Amino acid sequence: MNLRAEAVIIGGGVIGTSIAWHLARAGVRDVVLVERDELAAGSTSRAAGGVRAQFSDELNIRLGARSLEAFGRFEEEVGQDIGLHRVGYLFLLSTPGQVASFEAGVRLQNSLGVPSRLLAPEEARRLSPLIRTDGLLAAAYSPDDGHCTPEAVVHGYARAARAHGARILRHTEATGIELRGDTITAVSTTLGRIETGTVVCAAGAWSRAVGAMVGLDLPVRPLRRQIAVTGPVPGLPAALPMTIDFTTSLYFHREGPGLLLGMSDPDERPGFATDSHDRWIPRLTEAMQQRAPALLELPRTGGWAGLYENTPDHNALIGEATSVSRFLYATGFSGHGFLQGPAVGEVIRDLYLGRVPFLDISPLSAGRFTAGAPRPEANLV
Ligand SMILES: NCCCC(=O)O
Repeated sequence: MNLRAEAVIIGGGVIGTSIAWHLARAGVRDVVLVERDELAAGSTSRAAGGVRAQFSDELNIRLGARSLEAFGRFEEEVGQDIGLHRVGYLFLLSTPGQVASFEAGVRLQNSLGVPSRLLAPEEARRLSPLIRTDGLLAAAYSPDDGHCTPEAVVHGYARAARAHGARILRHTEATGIELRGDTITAVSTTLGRIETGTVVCAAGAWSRAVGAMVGLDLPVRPLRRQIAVTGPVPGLPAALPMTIDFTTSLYFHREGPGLLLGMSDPDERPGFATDSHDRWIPRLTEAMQQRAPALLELPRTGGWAGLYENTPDHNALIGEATSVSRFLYATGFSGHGFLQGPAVGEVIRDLYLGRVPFLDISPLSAGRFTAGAPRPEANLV
């Protein structure tokens, strides 16, 4: 097969399909997305589905808030029900340092139109009755945040992108990028060659290999994260917020009649393994005992593992290569990629078209590390 495309997107998760839809809808002809597996099969389908604007970094607040707006109109605009629950995010804070950091975050978020606020521990427990308040100093809450279904977002974007003329090639792996000097001329794939002058890397945890095809270092390291789901929880409030114990990183939100829960595991080492294991259970149990002992009573009925695509400062890499003409990238989201997908698609569309995006994304370029300008985010889960 020989194809010609104006732009080839590598990666069929939320970032790639959002970019495909934004480009095709803007009238870019012959957009081709290649995904080596099924759509969403990489990390998106393994995500917890949380959507939020509660961050410490202005860029993340604005990307999160813009995406919340897009998730809110997704069904009308993209034509897909994404199971959006605007139930809020509740960060539980147990140290004076955490409270000071979230106070500053709330001030910045409010200045950008995000309606977050600090709550007393008892108010937090009224919203999220499974928690215990011992040792809790405060909580940060924003009612506009929530959660939705990652696969539905991907399939919605993909279907709508196709309707605007994009081609989505599943089970098609990008194996190389051909260059003439510093100009891209084609992408080689397992299905054949696609002539193009533009490549967008949206390959998530696998992005380093894609960057290497054009000699660009995209410092992305994969790290396994596990999620568990529980059986039904009687009396669970319909509007239970995504609840996060910031000290232990234990989080949970409603998943049908039960809960979806997860936490970080400091013993996990970088790598591409995505099998589930029980080695995180002692830490999970300890975190539950500390902050939500009611969770210990719940039967765990399933779970899975996926990959975070971590960068050295745990913030995204978004931009265009300077060493190669027309190689754009949107990757390294370090656990908050799903929730930024809509806004990132918009930003990449504008970079591609030479328009000024709704925010200056240049501080997230991959070059920030060599320039000695990392950009750490404090509100990481
Ligand atoms: N990363 C898992 C929880 C979602 C979030 O970061 O908000």
